[in-house]
Amino acid sequence: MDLVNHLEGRLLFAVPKKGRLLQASLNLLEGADIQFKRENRLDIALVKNLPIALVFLPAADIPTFVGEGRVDLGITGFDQVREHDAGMRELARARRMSGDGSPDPSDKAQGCETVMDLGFGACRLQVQAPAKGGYTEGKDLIGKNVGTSFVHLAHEYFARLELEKEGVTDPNADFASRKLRTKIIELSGSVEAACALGVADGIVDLVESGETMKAAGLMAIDTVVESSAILIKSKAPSNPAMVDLIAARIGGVITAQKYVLCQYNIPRTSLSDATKITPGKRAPSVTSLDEDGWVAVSAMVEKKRIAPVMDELMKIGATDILVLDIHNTRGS
Ligand SMILES: Nc1ncnc2c1ncn2[C@@H]1O[C@H](COP(=O)(O)OP(=O)(O)OP(=O)(O)O)[C@@H](O)[C@H]1O
Ligand SMILES: O=P(O)(O)OC[C@H]1O[C@H](OP(=O)(O)OP(=O)(O)O)[C@H](O)[C@@H]1O
Repeated sequence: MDLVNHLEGRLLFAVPKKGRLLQASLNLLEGADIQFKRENRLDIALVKNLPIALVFLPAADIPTFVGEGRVDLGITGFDQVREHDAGMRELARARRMSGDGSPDPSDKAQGCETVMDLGFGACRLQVQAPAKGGYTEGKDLIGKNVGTSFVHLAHEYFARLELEKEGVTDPNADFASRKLRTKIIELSGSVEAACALGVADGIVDLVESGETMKAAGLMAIDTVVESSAILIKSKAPSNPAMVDLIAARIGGVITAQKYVLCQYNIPRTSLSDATKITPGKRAPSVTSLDEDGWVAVSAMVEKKRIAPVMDELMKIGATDILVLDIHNTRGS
């Protein structure tokens, strides 16, 4: 089937085609009951049960497609959105300088909006330098060679440091257009190898566990961006109602992953203490039990807090404490 000719009327949703965000993104789509079959080597898949087409793109390109309104929704890293925005600022400035009459990329109708944090893909974009190289702060790398895939964010970072060194501390200074003393070297992967191989004195790269950095003999000297995967939408989506529907479904899955349902019985006299321990998202549900003076309580509790919450409930006399997984939620 010629998929490209079947996109008419469908909302386009960009998903990372490979890498760190792929599997968690697919799990999210499954949880939101977005059903599709991706043919081998095809980067477009029609969704069977909704008027949507998934477009599989590199995470780094998704902000461009969404920002230009070519695609309505996308999943990518916050770091990628920040890098794209920094690139747009540079481009806008270059066009203004050259008097180019083409559309201004900083146009208000362009760009993407964050719909929600997706709670996976947490990492930090950090300035790193050889552990034994004597560089301990970002400004030690001014005038040096810096390897990175995040050339625009690295440019703005060092422009800010260079200006600060010259005594300019204005947060609204034009970092994008500054001619740098620091040399930013664009690398597309394995950035951590650049110092050992003599290509760079320092790097700007992503760190999650820190294992890659440690193995390459590097240490972090500053953080440029704290990132995680986000859902983004274009500023002028083709079908806003469908964007809201997908966002609500994905939001439901994320909430379900974050919370558990805690149910227990408690003497009515301890209910106000119990409500403080398990306030629920809005309020706990309380129902009377057949046994006089007792109530049953049910409340959503953040998964990461459930063990101490159960300890507290035991202390105030709760019994039959049950913790149940939440498969999906809506309106919570
Ligand atoms: N080590 C990591 N831990 C967690 N998230 C990461 C990590 N590395 C990258 N990410 C997130 O995943 C996004 C995509 O990175 P990833 O390296 O998987 O991309 P990719 O499309 O495979 O690109 P490349 O071919 O350049 O490696 C990053 O922008 C970041 O948000
Ligand atoms: O802190 P860690 O958990 O070790 O993760 C960090 C590594 O992960 C990313 O690279 P990736 O493995 O995606 O490959 P790449 O170097 O080709 O981008 C990043 O660029 C680091 O190299």
